[in-house]
Amino acid sequence: MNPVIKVNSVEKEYKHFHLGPIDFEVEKGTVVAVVGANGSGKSTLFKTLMGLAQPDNGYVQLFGLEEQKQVVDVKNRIGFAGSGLYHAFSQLTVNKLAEFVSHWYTTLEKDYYEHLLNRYEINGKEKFANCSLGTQKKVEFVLAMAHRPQLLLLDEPSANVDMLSQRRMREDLKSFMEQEENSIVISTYIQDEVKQMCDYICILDDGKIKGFFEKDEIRHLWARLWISSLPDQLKNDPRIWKVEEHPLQVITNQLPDIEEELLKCQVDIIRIKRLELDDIMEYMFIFNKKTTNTSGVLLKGDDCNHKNKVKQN
Ligand SMILES: Nc1ncnc2c1ncn2[C@@H]1O[C@H](COP(=O)(O)OP(=O)(O)OP(=O)(O)O)[C@@H](O)[C@H]1O
Repeated sequence: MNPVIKVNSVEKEYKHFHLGPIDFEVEKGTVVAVVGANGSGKSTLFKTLMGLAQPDNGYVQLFGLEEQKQVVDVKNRIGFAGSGLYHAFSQLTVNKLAEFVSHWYTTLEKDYYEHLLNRYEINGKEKFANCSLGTQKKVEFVLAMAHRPQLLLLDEPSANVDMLSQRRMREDLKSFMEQEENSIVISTYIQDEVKQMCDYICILDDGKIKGFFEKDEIRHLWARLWISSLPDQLKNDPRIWKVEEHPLQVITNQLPDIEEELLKCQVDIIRIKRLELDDIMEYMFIFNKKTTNTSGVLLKGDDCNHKNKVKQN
């Protein structure tokens, strides 16, 4: 495999925050969603990917190029949106900003840029600073797309953006991914974006990767089962994340194995329900935060890393 992004033992230290060490790879032709709570380090990770923040340790390799060559060879191939990239230039109008950005992205396509401005109902003559928050996000998105990059790094591109424009962004990203060599890394809180677009989910918690999952695989593995009894040998099994009483139910992240064991023990499985992605992520976060029993609910296990890791390079 020749990854588009290779993040190798990257660490970034701020006074009250430590990112990393982070290791992962993004395959060409895939979409990775970076999800995590506020302050978990998503923007810091994007900044290190873009070279806007220098890692204290480790390195980021883009398109398989050596670090020194990246600045020159890579910038036209990346579209970046987010992390207040244009705040220092916010007194420029949107059109002047595009002109300015075209010095970085030498392939900026004027016609495509105009098309995107119309599509997202952006007034190119308005000062960036005077645009609403949602419009600023749309401008960032348009400028990330307008030079037709191969890799999009999008840090919360649809925050504050209206529903119609969010849908258009999803359509545009879907078209973008029709080109085989294109890839996206996106941070988002919008479940539909994760569900509809992403192949992998990277979970960040307190500056560390808590899991790097293939989306379809986790949906296949996580389920709630209603059962007639819970055999003793499964009571402390780390594959069972939660047990609820009345009626007896278990949540597992290893459905095929647990189902087989229950059947071996002649337990009746009354019903199986696959979990939605939002529920799965919630369980992972609850677990990571080591939430304890609050209402007769039993949470199990002690170390999430060995359990929820379907794929982590
Ligand atoms: N330049 C900086 N100097 C000092 N601390 C910083 C700096 N940039 C980020 N941090 C700290 O790093 C931590 C992670 O911030 P970051 O913006 O990466 O989180 P995030 O996951 O993107 O959050 P959100 O979802 O709220 O946007 C925070 O505690 C933040 O205060």
